[in-house]
Amino acid sequence: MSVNAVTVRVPAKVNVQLAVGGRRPDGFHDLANVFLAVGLYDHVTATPAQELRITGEGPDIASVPLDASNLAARAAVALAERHNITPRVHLHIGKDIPVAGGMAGGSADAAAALLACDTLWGLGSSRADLLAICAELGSDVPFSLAGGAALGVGRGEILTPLEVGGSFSWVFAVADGGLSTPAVYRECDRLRREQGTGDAAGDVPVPEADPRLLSALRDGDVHALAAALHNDLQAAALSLRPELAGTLQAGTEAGALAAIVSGSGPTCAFLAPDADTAGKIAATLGSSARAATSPAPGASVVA
Ligand SMILES: C[C@](O)(CO)[C@H](O)COP(=O)(O)OP(=O)(O)OC[C@H]1O[C@@H](n2ccc(N)nc2=O)[C@H](O)[C@@H]1O
Ligand SMILES: Nc1ncnc2c1ncn2[C@@H]1O[C@H](COP(=O)(O)OP(=O)(O)OP(=O)(O)O)[C@@H](O)[C@H]1O
Repeated sequence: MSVNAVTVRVPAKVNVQLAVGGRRPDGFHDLANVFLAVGLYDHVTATPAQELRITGEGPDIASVPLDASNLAARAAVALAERHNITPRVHLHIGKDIPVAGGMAGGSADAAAALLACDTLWGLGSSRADLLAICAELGSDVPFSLAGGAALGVGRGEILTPLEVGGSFSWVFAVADGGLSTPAVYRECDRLRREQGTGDAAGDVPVPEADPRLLSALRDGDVHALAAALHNDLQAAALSLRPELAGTLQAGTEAGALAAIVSGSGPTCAFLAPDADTAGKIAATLGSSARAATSPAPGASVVA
């Protein structure tokens, strides 16, 4: 039986620890990146078409390029090339993850498109093959496929799944206008040079996962997790967008146990003691705030 349409649901992420090492000769930074998937989702639907076509819908869709540069399109092309076929597919992106918000929205769409096309084209790729293509597409893409919680090392693409012993309630304050991920890494390097520590591998300690954070996840202990949240890119994001300091403070005053910039920002993430408090924090922060729980499952076929 041939398949006519495949829809994949894929989660956003927050980095509960982002330890950034020195700049490598290839321009990337070695990381100890503890990813947690959160229940804000994009949907990507793949249907047969004459040629590769991308459409989308959602509040932020105007800032997403609906052409060959779209990460979902690049994923379809990469999969087709690997199998020597032409990517005759229409990909429709239902976008709910903030764009350029540090929540891996583009990476999510790439992982979703890969799984949707693999299913539509009946390729039956192994998990390892899909993860290898994900890693070529971007550092965050393997985690978008995997979901749950994981430690990412290398540039973030080499994953070890982590155990999570409970569910955590979050609020995300989405800022107006995104931040460019390369610009935030560059600012992190600039601040390190300014502080005299240097920015190259060798100048900066090798990044390592914090054992207290890993036990907090394993135990489902929200207070211990709040105490261990850390993002080495936060200073750089605040340097580029100083007004985020006020957002972090507002969420803390509204009842969050801890506040952190999500990845490269500018979305701010607030860890709440429970779902009720998360709802109250979101209401206090206003219409740009979204409550969600973690961990969430990775990319999966829903229709
Ligand atoms: C900030 C994070 O979202 C945290 O999870 C990621 O590190 C960014 O992952 P991503 O958006 O998938 O990034 P990529 O598409 O792989 O790389 C975009 C750019 O970000 C910078 N980059 C990314 C990952 C990394 N480990 N070191 C870097 O310096 C590089 O300038 C790179 O050219
Ligand atoms: N499918 C896509 N969805 C969103 N952005 C895309 C997509 N494809 C390409 N882009 C481009 O990628 C840029 C980064 O968007 P994205 O939403 O992935 O940022 P991000 O969440 O900050 O990423 P990360 O957290 O992985 O660093 C956008 O400005 C947009 O131009």
